[in-house]
Amino acid sequence: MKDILDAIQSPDSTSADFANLPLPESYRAITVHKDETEMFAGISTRDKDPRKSLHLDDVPLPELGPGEALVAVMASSVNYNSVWTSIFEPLPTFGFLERYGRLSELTKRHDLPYHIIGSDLAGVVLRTGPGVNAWKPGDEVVAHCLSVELESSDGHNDTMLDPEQRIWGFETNFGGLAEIALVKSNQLMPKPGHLSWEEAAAPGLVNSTAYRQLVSRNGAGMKQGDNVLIWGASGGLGSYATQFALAGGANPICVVSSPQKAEICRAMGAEAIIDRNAEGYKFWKDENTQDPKEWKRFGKRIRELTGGEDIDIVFEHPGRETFGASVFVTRKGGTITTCASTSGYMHEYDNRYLWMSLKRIIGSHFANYREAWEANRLIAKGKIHPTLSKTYSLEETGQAAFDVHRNLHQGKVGVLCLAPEEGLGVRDEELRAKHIDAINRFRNI
Ligand SMILES: C/C=C/C(=O)SCCNC(=O)CCNC(=O)[C@H](O)C(C)(C)COP(=O)(O)OP(=O)(O)OC[C@H]1O[C@@H](n2cnc3c(N)ncnc32)[C@H](O)[C@@H]1OP(=O)(O)O
Ligand SMILES: NC(=O)C1=CN([C@@H]2O[C@H](COP(=O)(O)OP(=O)(O)OC[C@H]3O[C@@H](n4cnc5c(N)ncnc54)[C@H](OP(=O)(O)O)[C@@H]3O)[C@@H](O)[C@H]2O)C=CC1
Repeated sequence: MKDILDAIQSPDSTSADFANLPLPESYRAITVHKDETEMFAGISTRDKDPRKSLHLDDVPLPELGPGEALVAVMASSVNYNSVWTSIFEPLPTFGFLERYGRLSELTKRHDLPYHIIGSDLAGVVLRTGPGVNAWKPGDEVVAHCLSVELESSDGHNDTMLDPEQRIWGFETNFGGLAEIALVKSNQLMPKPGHLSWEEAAAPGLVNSTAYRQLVSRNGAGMKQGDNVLIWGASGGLGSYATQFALAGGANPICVVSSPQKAEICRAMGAEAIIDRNAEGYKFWKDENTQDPKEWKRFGKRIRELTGGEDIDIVFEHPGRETFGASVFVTRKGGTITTCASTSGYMHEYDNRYLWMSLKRIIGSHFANYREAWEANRLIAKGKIHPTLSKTYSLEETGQAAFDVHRNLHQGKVGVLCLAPEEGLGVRDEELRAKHIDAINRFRNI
């Protein structure tokens, strides 16, 4: 592994040098174990502790198949899907690996008693499998997390609709929270040259998801002037949704839970900010009963901030706790676009407000190949910036996932895999200097 790292850090290394480097038989990776899926039985979701279930293991290098690449991972990031994996909710991810393993001789590799997790990476291609021509050893890359087979016509217009669509490192094995990762070569995209490894690894999953959910015609198709209600506006998804709204000439109404988070939104350029904690919204009177008076109070506050206008698009992901309010505050003909249900997936809302006011709910999930590429292009051009607040070592991944689970983090949390320190891998100092304040906006807060 040291030779790999030396080659990555040497400015003189050629593609042939990387191709000739011997690959290690094993590498270090963050895993969950199949024989531990019941370890949190009887414990509340909040108290399930990722530090107990996430392990740093030495694992054998997987065989490289056609159309695939092995990548030396310099940095990765923690996504909420890794939190779900680590607490075995809503179901253990081993079922996904078993199902994938039944697909073909090659996919059998994924069905193991351990699951190497992680759905982001920035690193360097080490080897490519047969049929890969666009990438070669030594290429500096990021990887998006859409894994598809594309053998069915269902996914040929929109690759997210492939019946064998999977999220790499969640529904497949050999993810990015590791020293080496296995990806399909179609997941690879150029690493933005003005960012360090950990900065480049941070946006991938959430940036692409926010792009489809909010900007793409497959999602809400946001346009100039739209009032966009963004839950968790300084969090993983929300910090990119806020940037897309601002960059696209829309008006983000940012919901956060502390003055510090409100300040981050202000620093990004948002003006309309609601501190849900300070304003004490209680959309549920008890576990089973919502309080429409609170929806109205929330809507009134939004009208104060918008000069009397209602919401064109809600960027939803908290789910059960907020969904009733989200449907209510949307304007006639407006859109609620949802990609998650962090607080519970059995939503309740008053359907009269949906049909009588001709609103629509759009389900959105990650991004297709093209959308992921377009989202990465915006990062590479310095139009949208990483929202990395803090990095951890690979050994500390459990703590990093704990922070995200407990909502103790800001923006995105990074993990250094092979990178010995932060700040390495920058190739375009000029573009970096132009955007340095925005790149550092979330750091150390
Ligand atoms: C990029 C980052 C993203 C995120 O962070 S997202 C957040 C994390 N992700 C999650 O929380 C999602 C985790 N996944 C799940 O919870 C489950 O994955 C799903 C609920 C999405 C799906 O459940 P399942 O059990 O895997 O699949 P089924 O489709 O429910 O299959 C069960 C059986 O139901 C049959 N079935 C499906 N549709 C129909 C239909 N329309 N009519 C009749 N039957 C149907 C199937 O065939 C199958 O059957 P048979 O068990 O016999 O094989
Ligand atoms: N389908 C897909 O493709 C994707 C789905 N997801 C899912 O989206 C969800 C959010 O992911 P991500 O943004 O990365 O996570 P983060 O934890 O980084 O951010 C979410 C933010 O939402 C806010 N929030 C959390 N719970 C509530 C609640 N009950 N009511 C109101 N606001 C709440 C919090 O902000 P604050 O406290 O400031 O209000 C929190 O910081 C996760 O469930 C994740 O699995 C994520 C990416 C892709």
